[in-house]
Amino acid sequence: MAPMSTTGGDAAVNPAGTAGEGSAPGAPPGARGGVRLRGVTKTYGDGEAAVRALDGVDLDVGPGELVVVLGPSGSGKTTLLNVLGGIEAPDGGSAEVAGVELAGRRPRGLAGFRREHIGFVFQFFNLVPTLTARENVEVMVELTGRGERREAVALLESVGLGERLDAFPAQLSGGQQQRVAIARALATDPDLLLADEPTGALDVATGKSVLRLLQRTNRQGRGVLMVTHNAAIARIAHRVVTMRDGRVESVTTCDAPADVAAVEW
Ligand SMILES: Nc1ncnc2c1ncn2[C@@H]1O[C@H](COP(=O)(O)OP(=O)(O)OP(=O)(O)O)[C@@H](O)[C@H]1O
Repeated sequence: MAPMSTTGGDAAVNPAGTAGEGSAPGAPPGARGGVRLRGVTKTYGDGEAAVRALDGVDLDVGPGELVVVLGPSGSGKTTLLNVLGGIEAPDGGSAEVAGVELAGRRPRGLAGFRREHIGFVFQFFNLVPTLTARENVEVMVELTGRGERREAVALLESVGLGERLDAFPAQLSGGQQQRVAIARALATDPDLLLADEPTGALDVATGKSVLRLLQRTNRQGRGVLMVTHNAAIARIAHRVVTMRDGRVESVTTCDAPADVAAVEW
């Protein structure tokens, strides 16, 4: 059994996991994508209708970690992902991601942060239906000004889609579409890949092939943080974060996460 430790939410700080220090065990030199959150709050709506989606979140993630975020529906998982990815600014607290402080950043600053540091993978792939696989990857490079357009083919080959470069999303299976989405997310060489239920719409075998890609990406030294309802996936994580009512309920760390091949659900 791999060494594990668990802490409660309020003490959910692993000293070795502080961003910029203590990379994930086994991470290559130059591992990226550390996170340090302190007292992060995010409220939607006003007055009686206000919902405190994040209610004082503290979290440390070392560079090069693969993190799985679990928790019941409405516990704040997607909001956490959106704050980490600079889609939404926190209302309070401090949020340092890949060495950048996000609190107080205006939308323009957040957009720049996303372009430079973050890749996103969504449950329903979010590919542009009128573009081919290759164009879906290329357009990311064009929109962000990061990465190399000519890398699109190599990226699609690396996710096993070298034969389907000119296929449109509707001509691809769900798993193939998700692999295009991963290639697209990697086109800008992000420090941190954020994935919201990346296997949620896929059967087990296809879901595993997607997880293998995410694990490979992580082993190359990028941070990967994945929200899921599938607790079995926690076995591949260096750190499992459980959310409840907008707070971090617990954090479990593991020095030797399982290979995707060993995970069943
Ligand atoms: N744009 C929004 N406007 C108003 N309330 C929101 C908004 N986004 C999220 N919320 C609320 O914030 C809380 C946390 O939502 P969030 O989507 O982060 O939870 P979750 O854990 O990801 O849930 P699920 O597992 O169902 O996706 C919920 O009460 C939700 O209704």
